[in-house]
Amino acid sequence: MAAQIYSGEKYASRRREISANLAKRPEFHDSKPLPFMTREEKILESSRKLTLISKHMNEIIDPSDKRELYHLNCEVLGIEGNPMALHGDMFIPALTAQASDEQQEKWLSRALRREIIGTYAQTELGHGTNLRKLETIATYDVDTQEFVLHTPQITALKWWPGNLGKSSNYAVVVALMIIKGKNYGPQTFMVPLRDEKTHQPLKGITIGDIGPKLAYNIVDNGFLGFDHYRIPRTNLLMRHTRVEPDGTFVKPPHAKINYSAMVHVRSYMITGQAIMLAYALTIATRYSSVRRQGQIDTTQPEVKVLEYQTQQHRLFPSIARAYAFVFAGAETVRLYERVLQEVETGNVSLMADLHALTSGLKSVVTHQTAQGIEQARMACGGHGYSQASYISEIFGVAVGGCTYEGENLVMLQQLARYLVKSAGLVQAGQSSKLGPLVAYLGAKSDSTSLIDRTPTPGFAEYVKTFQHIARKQTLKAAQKLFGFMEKGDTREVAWNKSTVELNRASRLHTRLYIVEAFVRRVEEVADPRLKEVLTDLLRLHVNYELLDVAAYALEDGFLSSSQLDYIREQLYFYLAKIRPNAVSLVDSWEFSDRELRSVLGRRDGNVYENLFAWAKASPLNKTDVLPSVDKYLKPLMESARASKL
Ligand SMILES: CCCCC/C=C\C/C=C/C/C=C\CCCCC(=O)SCCNC(=O)CCNC(=O)[C@H](O)C(C)(C)COP(=O)(O)OP(=O)(O)OC[C@H]1O[C@@H](n2cnc3c(N)ncnc32)[C@H](O)[C@@H]1OP(=O)(O)O
Ligand SMILES: Cc1cc2nc3c(=O)[nH]c(=O)nc-3n(C[C@H](O)[C@H](O)[C@H](O)COP(=O)(O)OP(=O)(O)OC[C@H]3O[C@@H](n4cnc5c(N)ncnc54)[C@H](O)[C@@H]3O)c2cc1C
Repeated sequence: MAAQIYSGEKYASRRREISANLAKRPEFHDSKPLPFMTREEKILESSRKLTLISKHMNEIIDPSDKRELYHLNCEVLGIEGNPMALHGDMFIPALTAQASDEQQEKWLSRALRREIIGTYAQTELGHGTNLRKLETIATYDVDTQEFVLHTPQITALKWWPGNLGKSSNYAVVVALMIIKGKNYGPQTFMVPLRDEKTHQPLKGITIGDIGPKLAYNIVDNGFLGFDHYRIPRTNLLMRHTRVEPDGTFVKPPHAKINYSAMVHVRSYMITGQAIMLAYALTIATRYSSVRRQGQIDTTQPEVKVLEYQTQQHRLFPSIARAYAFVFAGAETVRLYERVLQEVETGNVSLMADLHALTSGLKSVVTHQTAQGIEQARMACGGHGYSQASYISEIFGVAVGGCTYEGENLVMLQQLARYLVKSAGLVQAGQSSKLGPLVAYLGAKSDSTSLIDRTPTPGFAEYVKTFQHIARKQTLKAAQKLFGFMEKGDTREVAWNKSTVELNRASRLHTRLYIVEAFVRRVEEVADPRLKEVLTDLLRLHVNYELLDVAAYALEDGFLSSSQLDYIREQLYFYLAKIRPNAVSLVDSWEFSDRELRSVLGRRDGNVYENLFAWAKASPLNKTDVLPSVDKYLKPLMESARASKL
């Protein structure tokens, strides 16, 4: 099953080898539990391990393999980030996609060797979503052939970029490019921030950390201001865009080609989110198979809480989602790598499809992942609330994905733009022009669903029902938009009046895509035993997801209430059928205890012994009487006693 999750036996077994290798190297392990460390201690500890990784990487992984490096990072550094997180996630991808060959020779090679540390500085105090209104400016000085970076007011300060505050000495900075008074929109520049020897900020640079956050606190998200800071013309990233010495601007083949580092993260983060969801579910499912509380049959001993239907309903649909997301994530990574190669040859035709797909998936997956992790926390009762479970940290890190790389409700609108265009083609009788992701929009719907009406064993009837719902909502929302426009609203005003409905269409389209990705993968499985288990999980998934959106199919009679009853019964049937495999389904992700960092979710199942040992190790328990008691509580009690006398 691990080979299914990790897209092949080769990587699944490499993960095992890497974990086994690390198990024998205590210097790579956390020196104490992360929840007991201050932020400063965590950063120091992470930097220590990062240095070890850099030194010994070749002995443990193939450094050219991104997935092996990702696994090494998960095991050793963990999810709370590290001082070079953005270096790998965005700085190198930005240089790879946007720097010219000559620039890559100069900077990418140094970045890959870790001679320099970089980040991606785009968001500002006043603007994150609306890139066209960023306020940092890069004005071209023809005489000196330099760009002058400047922060004209406080809202123009770069704010949020990861590892900007303290760790990075370079950044790919996004600024509005002004040449001879003309604004050429957001462009990307390679900018030195700190002296390479002393690490002191360079003259003209104001820089620092923005302070503690909900989670992800090993990362020094930072602020950055420029005071008429000069960089050479050749620091504009020039793979696709160019500015000649005389200030002539050479347009890229696609207007949004500079957004590639964001699309990179959106493509990869689907897998990252699936893994974080699977972490939380591994902890909660293992714990639920140890925790005994209450009886189902009063003549029998107390049961494991995993026997309760409510507990199964709380956890198993999310287990199915984690599988669905990892399968969909593998597809987005493949598409991203393909688009990257095609763009190299000047073919930008798939950029819009990739952008639409990843915008929708990013939004739906992060939202459902956060929901699933929070349910996993509650499924652990009181112990879920303790940081010993580590689920609160996993939640804090994962939920950041709802905001970074484009606020979810904004990114759903990006997909909606694509859907509306497609709906326009359908309306104009040009369905043959629809791309493969939206071809279903042009198909004719049956009048009713055949779920429970026909003995087809596969998933075709479910897929058709999801397609019907997504198609109906897309066409309806587009019609609403067109209707407002026909009545005289500008497109922008009409758009704003239709966005709740448009975003619903985007979600339904994305949920359909996720179901289809799951079906595609299950159909490929050859081993009959694995196929059976995955088919059960997929059945659970389609029934659960369909119930969640059933209102759309009930309102036009596509599904009847008796069909809904059938779907519910199927859901309950598959909850019970999956129960014996539940622990194996989470164990199949093969997370080591080191990687999970959860006292509650350890493989040995010795929950109570482990919790007690953890509590005893709490720094508060080093002494029996705390200084706060000596200083305040004792005098308080003493004076209360004295006043009674
Ligand atoms: C191996 C396993 C690995 C697992 C890895 C796991 C985890 C990975 C990572 C972990 C994450 C770690 C750290 C997190 C770091 C977070 C970093 C950041 O947050 S960086 C900052 C991100 N910021 C944003 O995302 C800003 C969001 N805003 C935008 O992207 C844009 O402003 C916009 C909303 C897209 C609008 O842009 P604009 O105003 O320029 O465009 P529009 O006028 O709306 O649209 C015009 C047109 O262009 C199309 N378009 C827009 N973007 C793209 C694109 N990227 N590609 C192709 N096309 C694009 C848009 O659709 C319109 O098309 P049309 O409708 O046809 O006119
Ligand atoms: C953990 C984390 C890490 C980050 N790392 C980086 C980084 O490395 N580099 C970097 O540059 N940035 C980074 N960011 C910033 C991040 O990318 C932005 O915060 C994000 O893109 C959202 O933008 P915003 O903050 O401007 O939100 P806003 O746009 O201000 O959102 C506020 C509200 O307004 C709504 N809204 C905004 N515009 C519209 C619209 N057009 N239509 C409808 N509703 C709208 C949103 O839906 C939301 O409800 C990070 C953020 C976080 C949380």
